[in-house]
Amino acid sequence: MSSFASSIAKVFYGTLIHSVSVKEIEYISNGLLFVDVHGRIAKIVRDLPRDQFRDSLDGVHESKVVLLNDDQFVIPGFVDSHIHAPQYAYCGIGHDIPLLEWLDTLTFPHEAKFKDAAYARQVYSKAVARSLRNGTTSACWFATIHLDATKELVKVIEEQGQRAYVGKVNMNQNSPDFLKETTQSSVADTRSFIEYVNAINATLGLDTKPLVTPIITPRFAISCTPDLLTELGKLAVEFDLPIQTHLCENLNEIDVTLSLFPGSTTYTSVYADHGLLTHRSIMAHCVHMKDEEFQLMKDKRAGISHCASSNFNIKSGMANVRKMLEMDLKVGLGTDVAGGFSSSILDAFRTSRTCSIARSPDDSLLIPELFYLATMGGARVMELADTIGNFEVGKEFDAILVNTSVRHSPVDIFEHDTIRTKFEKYLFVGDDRNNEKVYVQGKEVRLPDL
Ligand SMILES: O=c1[nH]c(=O)c2nc[nH]c2[nH]1
Repeated sequence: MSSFASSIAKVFYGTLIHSVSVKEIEYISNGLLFVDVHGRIAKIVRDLPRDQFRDSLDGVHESKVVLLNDDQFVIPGFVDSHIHAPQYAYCGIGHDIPLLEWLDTLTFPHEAKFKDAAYARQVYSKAVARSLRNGTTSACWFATIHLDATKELVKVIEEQGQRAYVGKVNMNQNSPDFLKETTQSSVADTRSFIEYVNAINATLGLDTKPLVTPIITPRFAISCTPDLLTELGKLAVEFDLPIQTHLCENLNEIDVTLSLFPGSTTYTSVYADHGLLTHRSIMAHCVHMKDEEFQLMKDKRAGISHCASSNFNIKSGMANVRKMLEMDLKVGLGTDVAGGFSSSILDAFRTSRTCSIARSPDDSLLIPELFYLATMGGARVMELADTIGNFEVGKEFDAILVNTSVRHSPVDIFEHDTIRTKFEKYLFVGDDRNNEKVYVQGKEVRLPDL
């Protein structure tokens, strides 16, 4: 066997669909995609007739080939750039209350329960399983302030095999006593958490790229004192880490923030002034941004997670994604469970479309743009565009094998359907039942029954 053939773990033959730019989806029909033993895409061959693809296997044994039928296609896995793991336990309830009241009455009392790591495992096991079932191969998770429970989230993600950024949340002011840290304990626990994840990653072989990365996670400026924000900015530099938080979600939140940080000119500059706005920052929402704030995001190369469902549910407003794209800001989609009621990026795709039409019907987001946001856009926001997001040789194979003709799925296929209409039906009508297989770093994820 040639060295190429022995380096290959899996080959897909059939239709491959991915974004090649924000404006363009490529439909590769009769494609052959080789995944190597490290989970990387080793080679892609286009337009090979069905009766000839075997001649192009380059010595790879046919038993390694996943042969797709006409109702199946492979797409890149979805990226959820903003989701709260503990809030999965009450996903779907409590909508209709604006942000700050929603945090006080529903979210904070619930998150306090995560001082119990066993309870955390119970909720996190389901939250991660549901996210994977929905085809999310990469996610940026908020946990809670609790160190042990956040470690539990890491364990669950490692067991289930998702690519993830995981953040222990920081809160040391304007938070109830039952969910409040001191500056010192918040920094110390964050450091312990980072060291915990880094120690796990250090045990992996040199050939294996870690799937889980710690992420600095001040809840939002309101819940952190300036000295805590400064210390978190220093930790991000010391360990070279990404950062996630909330920004300009709700008008009331912006007023409160500016009153707490009179030395900063805008909400966005609060984070910049404390070393928390970098090319690795992921800012959720960005609904009510001044032009200078967008410009600051651009100057710092920070990313945005657009969370349309949450923005409707808890009445925050409608973000201007068209403007973000025109400025070439990095933007992806977030489900924002449980402000959002669904951990499916397909739902985020649809709600983002509704949001853009409601904002500006003549200039709304088009399908290629939305699909890009769901995949490549999210990869850029996570600063992983060299690793995931579409099918390019050298990237890691994170993907969904979609089947549009599964019994009991919501998609119905007719004779007149083409691969393009099947894909579009999946985007607008499909759900997790159509996600026949999910792959992360080339490995098929065991999708649990839920
Ligand atoms: O949608 C949101 N969910 C949250 O949990 C949160 N905390 C601060 N700001 C927030 N926004």
